Order: sequence, then C-alpha cells, then structure tokens
Amino acid sequence: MSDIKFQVHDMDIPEEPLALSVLTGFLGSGKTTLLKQLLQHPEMDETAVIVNEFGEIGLDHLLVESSQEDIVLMNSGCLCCTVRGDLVETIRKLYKKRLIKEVPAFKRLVIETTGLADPAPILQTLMTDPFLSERFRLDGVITTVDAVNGNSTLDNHPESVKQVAVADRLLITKTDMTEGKRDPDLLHRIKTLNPAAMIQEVSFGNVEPAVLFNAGLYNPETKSLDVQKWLKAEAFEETSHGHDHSHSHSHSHSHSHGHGHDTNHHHDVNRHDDKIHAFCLIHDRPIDWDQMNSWVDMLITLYGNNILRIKGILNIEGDQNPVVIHGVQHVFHPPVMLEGWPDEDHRSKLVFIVRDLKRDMFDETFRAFIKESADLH
Ligand SMILES: Nc1nc2c(ncn2[C@@H]2O[C@H](COP(=O)(O)OP(=O)(O)OP(=O)(O)O)[C@@H](O)[C@H]2O)c(=O)[nH]1
Repeated sequence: MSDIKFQVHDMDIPEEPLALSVLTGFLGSGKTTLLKQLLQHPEMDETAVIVNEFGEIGLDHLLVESSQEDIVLMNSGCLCCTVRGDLVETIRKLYKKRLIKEVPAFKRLVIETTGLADPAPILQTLMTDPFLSERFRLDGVITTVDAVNGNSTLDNHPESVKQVAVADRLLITKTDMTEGKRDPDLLHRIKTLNPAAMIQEVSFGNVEPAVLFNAGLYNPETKSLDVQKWLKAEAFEETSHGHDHSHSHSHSHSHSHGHGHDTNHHHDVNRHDDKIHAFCLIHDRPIDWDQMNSWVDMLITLYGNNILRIKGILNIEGDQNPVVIHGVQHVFHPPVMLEGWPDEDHRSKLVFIVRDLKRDMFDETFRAFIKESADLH
C-alpha cells in the first residue's frame, strides 16, 4: 500500500458529487473552439477540462499559472488536463489531486472526446466505474454539429449519428459560414434523431455556459430533481408518430397525427439516422416493479448495444411516489424515488433512443412482460 501522507482534515472532500459533462461532436465540428470560448467566462472558473490531445487546444493566451505533468492551470482558474492513456485513470488522478488540494477545488468536469468517438461506451464507463459513479454525476452530453458539413457527416459516419442521438444539448456550429443559406434538412434531421435535446445555433463557440450545463435530473440551483425538464417526454410524443414508419397502429391512441408528419424527410434507407428511432411509451396504470425489472433486464441483455438511451418516470404499484430510471446501453443508474409527482399526470412514461430496433418490439414485449398493459400508448 502507498504511504498515507494526508489526514482527512487536510483533504477537500466535496459535499456532493461533482457535475460531469461530456463534449462530443465530429472531427472539426468546433468542440475545441467552443471550449476555448467557454473557458473565457467567469462562470467556468471552477471547471476542470480533460481533452484528448492537449496540443490541439490553442489556449496559450489563457495560460498559464502552473503546469505539473499533464495538468495545466489557467489564470482564469480552470484546469486543463490531457488524457494520456486511460480516461478513467485520468479522471481518478485528477479527483485525487483535488482531494489533497494539489489542484483547485473544481466543481465541474468537462470531458472533450475525440471527434471519432462513439459516446455511448464512454457514458457507460463513466456510469459504471464504482469510484467515478460515486463521486461524479453525469450532468449531460453536449454535441457539436457543423452547420456546413453536418449533413454529409451524418450521412457518412455512424458515430456522428450516435453523438447526436445521445445528446442533451445540441449546438449547430459555424452558422457564420452559411450566409443565410442554411440547410433546411439539418435541423429537422437532428430533431428527429433526438427530439428532446435543446438545440442552439452558435458561431465561434459564442454561447453562455448556463445554456449548456445543468442538463441532468438534478438541478443544483434548486437542489431538487427536475424530472420534466430532464425527461421532456412531450417532445417524443410530438415526433414519434410522425417519423417512425414502423410504428404499429394496432393499439389506439389519441395523439394528433397532424403535426410532425415528415414530408421533408429523406427516404434513403441507407441513411444511418434511419436506423435510429426515438419514441415514448406511456402506460396508464401502475406497473409491477418486478415485472418492469424483468422487462428491462431482457431488453438490455438482448438489445443493450442498440439501446442508446432510456429515461423514464414510472408509476410503481404500491408506491405513492414515482421512480425515475436512466440507462445507456447495458448500464442503468440506480433508480431514484422522487418525493412526489411533478404534476397531476401520473402515467408512466419511458423515452427511448434506439438503433436498429423497431418500436413494435418494445410495445409487444412490454405487453408480454407487464400484466394488464393493454393501454400502452
Ligand atoms: N467560421 C467558423 N469557423 C469555425 C467555427 N468553429 C470552429 N471553426 C473552425 O473549424 C475548425 C475546426 O474547429 P475545432 O474547434 O478545432 O473543431 P474540433 O471539433 O475541436 O476538431 P477535432 O479536435 O479535430 O475533432 C477550426 O479551423 C476552427 O477555427 C465557427 O463557428 N465559425
């Protein structure tokens, strides 16, 4: 065992888990430009950033108070750190340095992925690592999409489609370059891939940090769980009937089909985003917890690789208060029991973003696993 050099009273132990945001987006889509701009804001002064290749980040003019190994402290107060090898190891090391006050007590960590990264395994790792999942809470995924090249990138690179699909915040970058001739398909396309993410246009990374952060279930300002803002089930209800042509109409529902129907949509079956479906399942009656667990277990065992995100609020039989669930691929956060329902709508709602899976399979297996489920919408 290593020497214990520090006593507990020498340590700065955070009172609550630190916010963690993942910044992703295809090669050249403007992640570094955004980061560079963001780090100029005073609100970012308790932020640590981990980037893949530090050499790329042109932060020189913001630099440098001190530099130790691969960690750089900028005079704005932010920390920048390179990943040399394992991401989890880098985060652990940074956290430990914070603990023993070798680096300032940052409250937020932003990880910039490489442009080619598939973000789902990264999220999965961050959620499953026992050390990290206790000490950090995943605040959200920020994805940059290039206003000029975005469409062709989505056509040609499946990982860029995934980057859009798992985002909580989507930034359409380089809008200064479109000269008023915006590609009308791009916005529609990313909204269809990910109906709930907030979308904002930016040029040269010019955006307020507040727009990008606090995207998670926990709202640090109110110190409460803001499930409606996080789930945004209504966004899925609006779009899912419009674009999911595989959707079976065998069960009745009362939603309007008038809005969101997809007249502009490309019908090239080879498009990667045609493989991605976003939809919301709604169930009117309380659900048996064990049956729900078996259904989710079955889904993640058989189809985990293709389940990019599940979020849900559940009305569980025998519980007055709702339970919130959140999963990425094979991994689920521990369910959270809320202190009450956010409004008078006490139906269970589950939103899914999936790849190569049909909504019908979810409808049918839900019926098979959950008794009395004829009123699934
Ligand atoms: N005109 C214009 N150029 C931009 C904008 N954002 C980024 N760029 C340029 O686009 C190029 C790529 O931007 P980066 O910020 O390096 O993109 P990145 O996503 O970090 O790229 P990788 O690290 O290669 O994945 C650079 O030359 C930037 O100067 C913008 O809003 N407008």
